[in-house]
This record gives sequence, C-alpha cells and structure tokens, in this order.
Amino acid sequence: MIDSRVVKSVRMNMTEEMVERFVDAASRGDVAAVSSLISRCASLLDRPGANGWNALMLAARNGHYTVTETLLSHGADRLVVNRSSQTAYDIAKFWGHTHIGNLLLGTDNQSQHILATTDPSQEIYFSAEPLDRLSERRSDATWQQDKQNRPDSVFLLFSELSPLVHSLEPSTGSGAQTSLCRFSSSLVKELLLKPGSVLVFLGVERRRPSSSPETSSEPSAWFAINSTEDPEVLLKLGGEKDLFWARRPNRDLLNFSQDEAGILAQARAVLAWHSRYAFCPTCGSSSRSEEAGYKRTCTNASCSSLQGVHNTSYPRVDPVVIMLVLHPDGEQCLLGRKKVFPTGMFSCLAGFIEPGESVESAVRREVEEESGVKVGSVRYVACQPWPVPSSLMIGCLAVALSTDIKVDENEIEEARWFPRQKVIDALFRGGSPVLLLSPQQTIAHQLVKHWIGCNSNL
Ligand SMILES: NC(=O)C1=CN([C@@H]2O[C@H](COP(=O)(O)OP(=O)(O)OC[C@H]3O[C@@H](n4cnc5c(N)ncnc54)[C@H](O)[C@@H]3O)[C@@H](O)[C@H]2O)C=CC1
Ligand SMILES: [Mg+2]
Ligand SMILES: [Mg+2]
Ligand SMILES: [Mg+2]
Ligand SMILES: [Zn+2]
Repeated sequence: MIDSRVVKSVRMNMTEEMVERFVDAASRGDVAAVSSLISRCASLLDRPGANGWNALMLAARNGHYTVTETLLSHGADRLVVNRSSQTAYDIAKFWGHTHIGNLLLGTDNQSQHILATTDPSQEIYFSAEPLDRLSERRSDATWQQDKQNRPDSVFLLFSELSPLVHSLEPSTGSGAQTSLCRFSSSLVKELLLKPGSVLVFLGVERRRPSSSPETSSEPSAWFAINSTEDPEVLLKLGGEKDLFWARRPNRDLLNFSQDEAGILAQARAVLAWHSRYAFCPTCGSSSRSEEAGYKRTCTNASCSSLQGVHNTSYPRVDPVVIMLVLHPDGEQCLLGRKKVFPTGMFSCLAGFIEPGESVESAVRREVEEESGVKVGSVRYVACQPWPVPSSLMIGCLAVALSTDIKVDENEIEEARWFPRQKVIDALFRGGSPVLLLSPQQTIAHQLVKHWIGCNSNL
C-alpha cells in the first residue's frame, strides 16, 4: 500500500520541478518553452521559484521582451513582489530595460497605446553618448596630435557656438531633419592655426557605423572647433554642399538624430565655456586652453588659480531643477507659461539650483516662488543635458501640499492645474488652443509623458 504522504510529496516535488523549469525558461528568454509550459499548467504563471522570483520578474531582469509580453497576455500578475518587495516593473527599471518597464506599466489597450508612443528609443534628447570621451587621453599631447592628423578623424565646425549643418532627406527615417557637417583634418588644418580657433577633443567612436569602410582598426576620433573667422568664408570650406549654420539654439538644435544631439550637447557646452572664460575669473589675465580643451589655465604665473585645483579652470555645468507638480488628487498637474512662450504653450516649472541647496529643496523653493504652491515629496525621474549654454536639467515629479495658485509675474505669466485627460489630448492628439506642450525633445515633455504612463497603472 502506498503512503498518501509519499504521493503528496512526490507530487510536490514534481510541481516544484516544473516551476523551476518554467522560471528558468523565462529567465533564458525561451518563449516556446514558456508558452508550452503555461498551456500544460496555467497555475505556473505567477509561481515563484526557489529564490522567490517568478517568471515575469526573471524575464524583466534579463530584458526578455517577448517572454514578458507572453506572460502578460496570459494574465500574469504584475503587482506580485519578490522577497525584496520589488515588482517586475521595479526590476526592469533597475536593470535599465525601459521598454520592458513600459510594457509592465500598461494595464489595458489604451494605456499600452499611450506607453508605446513613449518609446521611440526612450533616450532623452541630448543625452546619448555615442563617443567614448577617453578623458585619460586629454593630457597626452602626442596621442592628441596623432589623432588630429589622421584622415579618418572627424571635425565639427562651430561659428559663435552655432554648428555647421546640412539638411537631411526625410527618407532617412531617423526623424532627424539636420545633420552635423563632418570635416576631415586636411580641410581644417589651416583653420586650426588661426588665433581665434578653439579645439575640443570629444572622444572616439564607441561603434563604427556598419556601412563605413574599415579604414583603420582604431575607432575614429571626433573634435569640435569654434572659429571666429567670417562665417560666410567658413561656409566655403564645405565646398559645393548646401550647408548652413544652426543659429537658433532652442529650435535649430532640436532637429538632430539622438546620437548627434548627444555629441552636440557635449561640444556646444564646452565651446560655450571657452567663449565665456577667455579671461581668468580669479585675476582677469588671459587664460589658455589645455588638456584637449577640457581645462583653461591662467597665463599669470602668480595667479592663485595655479595653486591647487580650482573649478574655474574646468568646464562648468549649471544644475537646474525641472518638475511636474501633481495635484494631491493625483489627477491634475501644474503647468506654467512664460511670456515668451508661443500662444497656448504651457510647460513644467523650472529653476536653477542655488548654492548649498539640495535638488528637493530647489524643487520646493522654485515651485513656491513661481506658483505659490507648496510641495511635499519629490522624486527624481531623469535628467537632460541642455547645452544653452550648459545646464543640466534634473527632472522630478513632485506632489503638491496646497493647490492655490499665485504666480510670480516676473517669471511666469500664468500657471494652471490641467486635468489628466487634457494632458493626454495634448500629448497624443496634437496641441490644442487650450494646451500646447513643449516639443518631445525637451525633458518637460518627457516628464509629462512619464506621469501619464505611471498614472495609467493606478
Ligand atoms: N529642457 C527643458 O524642458 C527646459 C529647459 N529650461 C531651461 O532651464 C533653465 C532655467 O529655468 P528658469 O526658469 O529660467 O530658471 P529660474 O526660475 O531660476 O529663473 C531664471 C533666473 O534665475 C537667475 N539665475 C540664477 N542662477 C542662474 C544661472 N546659473 N544662469 C542663469 N540665470 C540664473 C537669473 O536671474 C534668471 O533670470 C533655462 O535656462 C531654460 O533654458 C527651462 C524649462 C524647460
Ligand atoms: Mg524661478
Ligand atoms: Mg523658472
Ligand atoms: Mg531661480
Ligand atoms: Zn588668473
């Protein structure tokens, strides 16, 4: 006679083994095995393996989009937590799998649609890093000179901080309308000898475009030059091509591919710093560029800036907080408009962080100064380099403690609470006379989108 306890224990072992096979398949991204196991035993879906992680968490951990999709389509519960109280979404976010995070946030077709549109690559404009900055090479003069002479090195040209660009055919499909004009060393050789030229080493390519021929085994180096020569004369350097200067910072700089925007953010901010720090901030003597454009040193041998390390010798970044303030009811957000905005346009409030201030304090202070609204909790979401001239926009969501609005008229013309539906309409159905948001390349736009995405899961 078979002991029923033995049968039960054998059954348990078989189930546990099946759970382990199932979570292992999800962890490896094996969609076929995941689907086949669910069809045999639907109760496997949310079962955790021995380490407390279920299939959805492991698929999220390892970036397996199709497995995540399959599990969700079978009704996997996205709110289950592991022993560290993390949901699959928390795990996807932690490991940087934004597209899976977005998938996990969606609860129905409508929000899936909304979230899908948030991901044309999910990168924040100006924040791509296609070049390896190789900071350790900046003080290696021989290496720098060698790179400057190589035929495959790329030089970008700026005049008064405006890059030289050319238009792209819409058929490139990248969504970019303009592209940075790339010069070779032979074309810029003479320009580099002019006293008004500033050269900055940007880095070397992390990946070589597959279409380009393998001219060398080393990745190409990129440089940026700001020139004070006559812009009309400089244009001729590009030969017959149809080139122009991208002069309007807040408009013309938003038309590049993600990669070029990242390079531009670095180049323009460092060049802007050179143009503003021609003289030493400590003693007023002239300063000269060193370390491949990443340091300016005072030419006065007795200047105290030559003793020790001084931040005035290095490129500057100004931190700015930019925040989407949410109404305590969770269903409205606070947006403001400056006088200079186009009609109907509202955006997130923003302001420079002051010395001795934390991000959270700056958010609370700026919101109260500009709108009179008091803010409680603040959560960091993402940041954006903003090379006009060299801010770092630190994007946060914040929750209001009070709702009465009293604007600082010097800064803001109007601030209002906008209901979620109005914001969704403005985001996905184009702007309306009631609410026009800033372009998608701005972090203000991305913060609003992020809120809508998060909220769809509430
Ligand atoms: N990427 C995006 O989505 C957005 C970017 N921004 C950028 O954020 C920056 C700051 O926003 P605001 O509302 O203008 O800041 P704000 O609210 O602090 O007010 C600007 C005023 O702050 C003072 N100020 C303090 N520190 C400064 C510094 N380091 N540089 C210049 N002025 C300083 C000046 O008096 C200036 O007029 C702007 O330069 C703007 O370009 C603003 C909104 C959206
Ligand atoms: Mg302000
Ligand atoms: Mg402001
Ligand atoms: Mg301020
Ligand atoms: Zn000095």
